Amino acid sequence: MSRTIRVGSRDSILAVIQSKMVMAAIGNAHPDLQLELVTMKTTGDKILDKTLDKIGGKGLFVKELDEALLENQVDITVHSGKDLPMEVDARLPLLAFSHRADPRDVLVLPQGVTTLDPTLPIGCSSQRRTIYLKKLYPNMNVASVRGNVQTRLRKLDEGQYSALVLAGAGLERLGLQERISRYFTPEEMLPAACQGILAIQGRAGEDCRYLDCFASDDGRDCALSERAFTRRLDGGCSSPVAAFSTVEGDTITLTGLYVDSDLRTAQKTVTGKRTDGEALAIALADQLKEELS
Ligand SMILES: NCc1[nH]cc(CCC(=O)O)c1CC(=O)O
Repeated sequence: MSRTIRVGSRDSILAVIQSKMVMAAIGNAHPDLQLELVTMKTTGDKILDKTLDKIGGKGLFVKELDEALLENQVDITVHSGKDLPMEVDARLPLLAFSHRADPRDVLVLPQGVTTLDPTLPIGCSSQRRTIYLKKLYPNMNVASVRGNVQTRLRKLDEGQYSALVLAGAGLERLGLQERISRYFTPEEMLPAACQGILAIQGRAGEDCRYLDCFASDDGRDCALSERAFTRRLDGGCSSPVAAFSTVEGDTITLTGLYVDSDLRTAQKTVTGKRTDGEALAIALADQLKEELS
């Protein structure tokens, strides 16, 4: 009998598309494997009336998926790298990271609208985006928006917001790239750690070589350095840290943003040997924290 890989995913449309991308890559490389999608709602999908900071941050989108792995209901889970907590259960290692899609944040206007209405707020749901928006659009208000990408777009089109900021990668995967009216460069708006990268989690000690077809060394090295930076600074879910790296040959370039509790910011770019990506990230994190102390 052929082996079946059960793939656990959140049930949002974007999460399902991402999981199907992973399943297609595995299926192409390993026609002998059976693949089965298992979707579930996470706490973060159920509680939609509070901002993410208030309900306890990032573990929210993964708890139920972790439990499904531990209870042997699925074999791997697919995550947006940026939604993963910085600490993962030692029994459930991150097995592979994808190639990075477009990491940039984008501005989306209401359907049929071509300019920002100054009487309405820009909708976004992260402190990181809010900090950069206040610099880019000092005269605009910013307001929180929750829900999956489709829900947010509906609220935008109903007239609640002048614009939204979303991840370009998510919109492209949803086939909604025509909604993008402006790309923010990483200099204008530093992306969240692991934005655009997918991460695969599984049980320790199991044969996961079938993931090699999908795993990207570049994606992994960027993801690990960005996660190391964020982990080093994470004073809790309300600290709006951002980290973005690029690799070329043996070199890694990492930009980090640190924001203290008074909302003072420190941001810097460092370059070093790619194999030192995590050490470089930890040193940068310490340096930025020191600058504001
Ligand atoms: N927090 C939701 C989330 N998680 C990952 C993405 C986009 C896809 C990606 O970063 O790979 C999004 C949507 C968004 O921020 O607009």
